[in-house]
Amino acid sequence: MITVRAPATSANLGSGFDVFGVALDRPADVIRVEKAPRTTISVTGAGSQYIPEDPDKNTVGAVAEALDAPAHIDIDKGVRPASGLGSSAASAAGAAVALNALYDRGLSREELVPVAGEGEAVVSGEAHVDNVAPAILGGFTIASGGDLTAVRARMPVVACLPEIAVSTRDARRVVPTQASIEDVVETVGNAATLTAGMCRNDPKLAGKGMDDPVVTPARAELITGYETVREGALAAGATGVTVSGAGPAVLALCREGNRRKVAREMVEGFADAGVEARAYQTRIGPGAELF
Ligand SMILES: Nc1ncnc2c1ncn2[C@@H]1O[C@H](COP(=O)(O)OP(=O)(O)O)[C@@H](O)[C@H]1O
Ligand SMILES: N[C@@H](CCOP(=O)(O)O)C(=O)O
Repeated sequence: MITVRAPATSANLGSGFDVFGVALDRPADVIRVEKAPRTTISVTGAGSQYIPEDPDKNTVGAVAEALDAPAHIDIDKGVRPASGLGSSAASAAGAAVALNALYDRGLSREELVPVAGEGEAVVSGEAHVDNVAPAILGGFTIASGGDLTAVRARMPVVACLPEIAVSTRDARRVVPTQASIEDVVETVGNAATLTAGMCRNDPKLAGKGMDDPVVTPARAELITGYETVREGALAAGATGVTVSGAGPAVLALCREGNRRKVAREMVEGFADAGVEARAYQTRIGPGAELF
């Protein structure tokens, strides 16, 4: 049996829609695989009642198919589905790393990213890799036009997850189909600033680049209390705040030592809007780990 711990991820980071992502130290899924004549799946843990065990409907089924690696796949969910924390991607990434080892396929981490992306296509209709890339490679990743770049950033973050569900599929429907040239220029500037901040491990610089005038405002409408949570986190010292992935989680980039205060303000901000939430005090971390 092979066991893999696959981390939650946060995609977009505001200015990098469908391109940027970071791996988070926690929460994480644990994936166990054993060879079998055909693929079967069992799911336990956070939100498992909403996750299909049918291999045609679970992200790990598509990964087993793509690697021609039938197995019994046991998924212990640490990352709740429809969270904006790459729940479906964590399982897909973990399965790709685990099955590659189980069947000795010899694929590199970079080669496993599109394989795990096949799993994402099962749930969101597109093989977007901005969550599976950091879940496999770790750190901060840039997935653009089939190319992958990973930066070993390691900064403190808070991911605050409210008790509401937003499916990635639904949140993609509200994304504007056009943007003004002013918004494009602002987004490019922010994305470049964020990338420089990640390369320097500088939360102030990276946080400055997390704003985006196009996608985030449309998605924030789906998250009750978003503005209050954002303002509270910034007032508590967060260097940048945005919707995590497609939401509803909200991501705050922090300096060393201020995560606790930021986390408290974010949970209180949701409470003020009548929404229960939990905050993960975590940091940008490594990709999927084989035990
Ligand atoms: N292994 C899996 N883990 C989590 N969700 C899965 C998995 N396989 C299929 N799904 C489905 O994917 C959807 C959640 O994915 P998504 O909306 O992208 O959430 P998230 O933003 O947390 O990744 C749910 O409908 C869930 O049933
Ligand atoms: N780029 C995608 C990322 C979705 O991330 P998830 O964690 O919400 O699945 C998007 O923004 O639609």
